[in-house]
Amino acid sequence: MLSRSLKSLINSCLDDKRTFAVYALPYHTPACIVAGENSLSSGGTFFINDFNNTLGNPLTISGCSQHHNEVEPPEPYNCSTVYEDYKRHITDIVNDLKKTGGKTVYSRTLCGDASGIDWAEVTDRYFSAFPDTFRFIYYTPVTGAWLGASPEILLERKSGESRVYTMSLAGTTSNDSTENWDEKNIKEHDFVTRYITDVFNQLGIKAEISPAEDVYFGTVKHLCNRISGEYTGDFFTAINVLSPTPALAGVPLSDALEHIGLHEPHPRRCYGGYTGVIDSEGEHAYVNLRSVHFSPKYFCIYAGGGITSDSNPDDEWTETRNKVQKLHNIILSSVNNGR
Ligand SMILES: C=C(O[C@@H]1C=C(C(=O)O)C=C[C@H]1O)C(=O)O
Repeated sequence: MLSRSLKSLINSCLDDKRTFAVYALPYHTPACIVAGENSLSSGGTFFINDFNNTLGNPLTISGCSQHHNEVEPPEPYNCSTVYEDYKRHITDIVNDLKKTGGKTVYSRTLCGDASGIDWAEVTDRYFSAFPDTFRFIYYTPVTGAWLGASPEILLERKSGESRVYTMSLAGTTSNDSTENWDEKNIKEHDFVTRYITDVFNQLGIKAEISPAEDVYFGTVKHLCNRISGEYTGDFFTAINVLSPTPALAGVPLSDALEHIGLHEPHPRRCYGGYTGVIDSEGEHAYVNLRSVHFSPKYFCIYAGGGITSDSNPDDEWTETRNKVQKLHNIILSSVNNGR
């Protein structure tokens, strides 16, 4: 799927610590943007914000952006979550939620040694595995390098149109399940639909909610409602209010952020934030998930799931593994296939 020249561009940008992004919208061919290199860029502007919305309004990469490589990015977190710790934290969160109600999205990490990994090859295989997602690999000195394939639209508006589209995507089960969605997943999903509807109201958008559907991602599927409405205001104002939704944080938001701060030992950084592009087709923002933060030394995959008072740590552990199994396998099978 990636041409030879795009693969060599990815590896040379990573080697030279050059700010760049290679991305593909669902069912689109990959495009690239290299900071300061209009001739190598597809003409769009790529943007990034982290989970805590601290990268500004947001960080952008375009062919005419300045190229800085004097700043050293943070090294990826390098400690995989151990099941016993995970179980203890989830049990504490579940006990809190039994008293207060609500939902918290709890994440874990799968980390490893990155020496010998050919990241352009990993990108090629991961992009090919999930053609119906927004796929991205980028490097900036502020964020370091990230690779992901996101099924989750945060917000989209096509060029020349005044309608915005988003989705409430939450609730996970096996892709071959023929059973009806259970109460736990429906409850987890409804929190997201309600939150997005409230944020749309705050922005003066009348939310129109489509019937529920299943969205597939590898070996899992999610419960999804597509939500849209008329909005001619500033795109970034809207996404900064929306992010992070309860698909990545929880409700009430302040309680969920407190749980995350207290129970997750790792920094989320860009995981759970958003990334996207403004191009000739429109404005496209996706949630950064099913992703890995990497450097020449380490990689750190992030995977999370919504916890409610009904959650069971074993099931959550399996769910989070299933969400990133393909990415993990591709990375592990390319160790020692290095360039
Ligand atoms: C948090 C993640 O995924 C989110 C959480 C989901 C869930 O809890 O069921 C489903 C889809 C995503 O909105 C992740 O993949 O890391």
